[in-house]
Amino acid sequence: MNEKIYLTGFMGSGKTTVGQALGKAIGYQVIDTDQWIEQTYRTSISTIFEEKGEDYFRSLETEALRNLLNKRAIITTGGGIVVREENRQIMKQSGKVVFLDCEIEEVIRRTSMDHSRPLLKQKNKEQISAMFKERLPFYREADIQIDTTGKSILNLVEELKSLMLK
Ligand SMILES: Nc1ncnc2c1ncn2[C@@H]1O[C@H](COP(=O)(O)OP(=O)(O)O)[C@@H](O)[C@H]1O
Ligand SMILES: O=C(O)C1=C[C@@H](OP(=O)(O)O)[C@@H](O)[C@H](O)C1
Ligand SMILES: [Mg+2]
Repeated sequence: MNEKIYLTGFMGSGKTTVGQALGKAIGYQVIDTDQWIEQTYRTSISTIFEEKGEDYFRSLETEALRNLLNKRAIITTGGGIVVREENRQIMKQSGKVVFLDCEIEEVIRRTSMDHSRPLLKQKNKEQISAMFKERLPFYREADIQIDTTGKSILNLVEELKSLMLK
């Protein structure tokens, strides 16, 4: 098994949730970059976006990746981490990158009750879909890709375990 596993994918693809379950199943520590940023800076993602903007948040994601480099862990990332070339390079060079794919209708269903994602606020389906399409080439640079649409967390953990043992 790889020393480090990065879960990437769009908002609502299940990175945080699946990462936790996978960590329990294979006995790995799990660290979420969003949670690392919130704990390190003692603030919320929404506040960072409001007060400092998206670019600043992206630089905190780079800082999180750099700080977590020496950990043997599953790193669950924020959906936009792949937008920065530097972030993609760090992940590629230090571990196995997994892309959790998900149909946009299901992304919207899964995230509709949770208002903690500033980039989904006041966006319609077309706008969310456009953001996803823009990022798709970056997500596809991953070593492993799986579709999470309609699959249970348990099912996804099993699928990931079998793919990672290959
Ligand atoms: N495979 C799945 N099937 C159904 N619901 C899911 C699945 N994966 C995640 N969810 C739910 O979708 C929401 C977003 O999941 P989360 O893990 O926060 O995604 P991400 O970290 O990729 O944004 C949560 O409410 C979670 O319980
Ligand atoms: O896609 C994005 O740009 C973002 C995704 C979020 O994480 P999740 O993908 O875990 O929702 C969080 O990092 C922030 O709201 C920005
Ligand atoms: Mg998450």
